[in-house]
Amino acid sequence: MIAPGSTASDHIDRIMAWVDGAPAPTSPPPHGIIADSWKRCVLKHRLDPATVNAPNVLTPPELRDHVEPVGEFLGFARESLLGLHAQLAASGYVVLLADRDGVTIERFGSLPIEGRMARAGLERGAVWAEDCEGTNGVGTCLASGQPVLVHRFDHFAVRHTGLTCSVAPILGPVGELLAALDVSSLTAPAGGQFQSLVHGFVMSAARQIEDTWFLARTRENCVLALARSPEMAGIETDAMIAVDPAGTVVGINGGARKLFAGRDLIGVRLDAVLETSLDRLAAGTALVRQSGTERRWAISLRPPLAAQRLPSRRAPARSSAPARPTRHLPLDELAGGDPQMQAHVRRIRRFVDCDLPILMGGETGTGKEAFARAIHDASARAARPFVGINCAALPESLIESELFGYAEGAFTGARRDGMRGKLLQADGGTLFLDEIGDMPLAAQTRLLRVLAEREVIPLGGDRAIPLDLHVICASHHDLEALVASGAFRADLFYRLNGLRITLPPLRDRTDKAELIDRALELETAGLAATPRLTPEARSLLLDHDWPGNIRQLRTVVRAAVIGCEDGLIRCDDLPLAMPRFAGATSPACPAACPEAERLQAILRSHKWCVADAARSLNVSRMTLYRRMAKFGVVPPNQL
Ligand SMILES: Nc1ncnc2c1ncn2[C@@H]1O[C@H](COP(=O)(O)OP(=O)(O)OP(=O)(O)O)[C@@H](O)[C@H]1O
Repeated sequence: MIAPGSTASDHIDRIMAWVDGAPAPTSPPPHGIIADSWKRCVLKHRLDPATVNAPNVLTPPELRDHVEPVGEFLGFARESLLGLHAQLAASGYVVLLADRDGVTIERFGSLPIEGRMARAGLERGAVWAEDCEGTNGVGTCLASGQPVLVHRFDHFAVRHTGLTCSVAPILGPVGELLAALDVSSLTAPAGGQFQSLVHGFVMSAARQIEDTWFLARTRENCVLALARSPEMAGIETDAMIAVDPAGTVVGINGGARKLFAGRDLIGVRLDAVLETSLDRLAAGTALVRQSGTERRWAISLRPPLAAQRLPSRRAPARSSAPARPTRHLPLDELAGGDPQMQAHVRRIRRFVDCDLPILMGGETGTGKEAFARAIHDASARAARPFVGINCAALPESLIESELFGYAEGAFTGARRDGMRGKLLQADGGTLFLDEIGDMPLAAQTRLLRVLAEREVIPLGGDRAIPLDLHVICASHHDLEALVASGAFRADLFYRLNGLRITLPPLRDRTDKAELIDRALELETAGLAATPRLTPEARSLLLDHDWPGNIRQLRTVVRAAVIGCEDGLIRCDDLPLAMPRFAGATSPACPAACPEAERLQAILRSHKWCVADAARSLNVSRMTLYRRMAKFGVVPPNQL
């Protein structure tokens, strides 16, 4: 809920008035979950909305205590998290997975506005429990057990009112709360339509994670998959029920929870739920009546998998969204009909097996990672691993252990048997270092040594392990400028700067029409009927300036495919009013004149406290606000 023109004190007054039961008539009412949470924050947790404290972030050993018990679950969830990240990253969202204590155990998202995000606590290890942070997406979802959208002034603490969070709970097979899936942004627009779309993506990814985990956890049981009709069996499953050999229900998925709302099915005999028994259900599909109703379900039985191959972690689970393509696009398809891309591909093909490091530039979403993988697939290393790591997405404290691994007992809290880092995982294949410009200097020094000596010594280890790698790096930062400012080591830059490729932004590509057709083809893969674009919708796509590049194009097309009716995508189906992505081409502050920079520097030095900054300049607060407005200087939490 937005409180237009709210200030911190308006916000606090509004919360207190609601808790006291005396809301101002002009104050928009918070919706039920938020109102309940505000009351809990004040009356139960005794929190103060005005408190300003740093985000509560666990130390690496503390974080490991939360990650290790759910390591297997995380492995099954990762594919869906990456899919969600691919859908939303161009719109400025980060994807977080929190455990049931509210601790962020996984995060995906490159952070063009790192400082602000970090301050907002959107990092691994950050604790978002409601009793610490007040009303917030993760904490309130976990406290209420409900999906929530917490937009800006819905938050309890003033310091979180810049955030917009869409969150869905993830439940296990017996209804236990496992985690909360969150997407958060500091730049989300107020538009209800856009936020509903984002919320839909989050709900769909949460159901996908639940179903993947459900199938993994119930692999030793029979699983009944219920579909509305025999034609839908095996294509779209409405509910899944796991049953033990005695015919007792031992697990249900989210679809079954919804279908049998209010009924606790765990421990109930199958024939009390459906008019059938395991003996009567053959391996094929049977039409069965739901007990006590006239409703019939087409049921297919999955026998226990214990004796069979375990389901692949990558196996796609049911989703309301169209299946995403799993194939990796080869170089020629990525190049399409664009002469600049075709020239890049010709050059790459000449050098593909020379192991010359490749440094890729290009704005976010131009396809750098897709291109790196295609180079790997076209090389003699294709059968060996391709391992990618996003240097911006890892906290500084973890990046070295992720990359180089660590030896047995290297530090307190380390896994007893040590850990193979990404470099060793990529041995013989290709290592893709995304956002290399965000690599901390200490890790740069270590990486330089590894590349020079072609061997790695895990942290805390004393034995060098030989390594054979092709390294491809990408960055949307100007690396030369980082070298000049001392933030990036010159010697590492020269070592990585073998072959230089800059991918063109979508707005400059001459094959936009072909890219639109491919996006439509990829986003409708597996669908019975492929929606068509009206000529007007096609022109709109061709003329848009695509700040989020191909990733945004794919997201927009995907949303249109889900939302369109009667097989035609019209202009209204294209969610193009997305916020501009704060990437390489869009400065964080609209004003870059010297006065704006001076004001920003002063405000930053006073932690954006306008009163303190005004005092140091010997002007009134109102004068400083007027100057900020004149030069377009906006406090980070209001961007
Ligand atoms: N030519 C193409 N045709 C269709 N889809 C593409 C093409 N190029 C890239 N994509 C898709 O666009 C999305 C973004 O690509 P990718 O992640 O490689 O971009 P990136 O430049 O590495 O982004 P970032 O800088 O944010 O890491 C991916 O889903 C990718 O599969």
